[in-house]
Amino acid sequence: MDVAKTYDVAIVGYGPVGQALATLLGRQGLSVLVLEKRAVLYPLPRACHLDHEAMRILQAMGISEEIDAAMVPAREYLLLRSDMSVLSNLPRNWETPSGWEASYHFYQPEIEGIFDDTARSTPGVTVHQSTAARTVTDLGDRVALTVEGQDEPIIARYVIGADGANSLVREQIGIAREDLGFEATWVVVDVEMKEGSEAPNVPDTGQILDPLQPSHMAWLGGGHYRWEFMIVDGCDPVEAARPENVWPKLERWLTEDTATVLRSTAYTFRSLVATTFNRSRVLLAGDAAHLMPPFMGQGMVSGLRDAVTLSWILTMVLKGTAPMEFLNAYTESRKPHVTEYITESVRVGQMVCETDPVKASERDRKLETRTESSPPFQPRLGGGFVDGPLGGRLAVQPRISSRGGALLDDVLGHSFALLTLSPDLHADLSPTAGARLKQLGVSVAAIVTTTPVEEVTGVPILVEQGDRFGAWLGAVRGDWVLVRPDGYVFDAGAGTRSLEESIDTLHAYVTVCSSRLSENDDAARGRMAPSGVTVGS
Ligand SMILES: O=C(O)CCc1cccc(O)c1
Repeated sequence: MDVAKTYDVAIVGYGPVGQALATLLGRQGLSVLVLEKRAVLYPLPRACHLDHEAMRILQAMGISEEIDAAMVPAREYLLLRSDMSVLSNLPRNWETPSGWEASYHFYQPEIEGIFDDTARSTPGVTVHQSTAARTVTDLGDRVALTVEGQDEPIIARYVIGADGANSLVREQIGIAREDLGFEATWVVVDVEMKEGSEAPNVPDTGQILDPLQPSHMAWLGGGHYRWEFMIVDGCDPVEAARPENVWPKLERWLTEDTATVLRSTAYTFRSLVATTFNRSRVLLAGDAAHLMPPFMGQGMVSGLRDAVTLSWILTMVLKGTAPMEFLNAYTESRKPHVTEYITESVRVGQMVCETDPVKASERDRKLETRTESSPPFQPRLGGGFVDGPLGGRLAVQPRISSRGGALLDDVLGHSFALLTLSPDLHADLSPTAGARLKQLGVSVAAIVTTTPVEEVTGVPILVEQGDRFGAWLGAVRGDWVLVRPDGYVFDAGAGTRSLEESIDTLHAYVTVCSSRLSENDDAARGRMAPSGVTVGS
């Protein structure tokens, strides 16, 4: 550890979110120091589900293919009666905007090694394990971090607490959490089948809605499975997780002859969100910023969303493109968005955890008679986009046939992007708009369905596979879209005039910063969606 050096960013915590942040920030050419109190990676599985959006983030880290090979698609989510008959099926086989499967399962130790190798091999990233952070002090223009067993502080321009639910960083800077009211203790059991044993009859994801014993089971790929059993009888959690109490619950599917229990532990699911994710030079990400019950499989995905959004916002601030107040854009974007996931996970959790037999029968009747399936849950960002039909939504990522079927982000890179349905729009832009696109590092491309289209100097013309992108933009009568580096739409519209206006708004948003837009640029402020979040305090 170089105590004479000022690091751009110090990250406390080296789970998947810390690893993703280190990789994404290092890839931007920043110097990143990671401090982790554990000597080795946490050896046991915790998360087990990623979605299409997480895969797009892994693309930005350069590891989507490798991780994809280590996971299995999770296409069914069954709500089951206690006799295992199906009450309702919530299939996850829809066509996603990101171009990946809707859901995947994995065995965390198998993928965390890939995250770790990638972070460590990223230039600019230094990882120190067995190093426990002790204090975090904001010095105004830098942050000092002390670690156990060392007198000299470590200095960084910004510090990120990715140090989990009991975050020391959050505690040190005094950020409180709001409780959204869910609490339930479950026993979580990870199992590996013994060589030669037959696979148990388990769906990709199954929730057993038995008021006497709400339970969860999932196939995590290969011989790995997870079961979870809610503690319903007031039993002591440590007792409930003991093998002698767990095996009887598993015997419907397994015996000690066919499977080994890798982990059995009691865990209390909660719903908490930090009041702000940024204060001065200190930021929070992942479980340090929010906790949700696991029923939608969105815990790790939400942490990865934090990583991708924070990394572009912090990079713009560190490189001087945006003022420091632009860090408020991180909380504005992420806090309301993750709060929606927490609220929805609590709703699903309350349905699953029902132990009152009368209410459970009522719930089952509603599920049995349900005719319409709900659309996939895809909330908008909390702020940082222009109000409109696509603003704040995930942008469609097409495959580009003219680049061997590569996904768009891999063709363009992971910066802001201006995508149009015709190259003419670029040709008509004013020099000021062109200069602003350059200043913000915006990649430009025209996405068409057929070749040939006349070349416009400097604008790549990309032919998409099928017409998903064209249809998506066409459905809102748009012919251009500005996409943020985290894959969410900043704005979409039609024609050069509205595009020029939107480039002005984007420029003002980043360089003036949303919280000061009113003083400087009323027009731009008027177009931005209100975030309704108080940040940084
Ligand atoms: O989303 C999935 O496929 C799994 C979500 C889930 C549900 C219940 C418990 C749990 O640990 C994960």
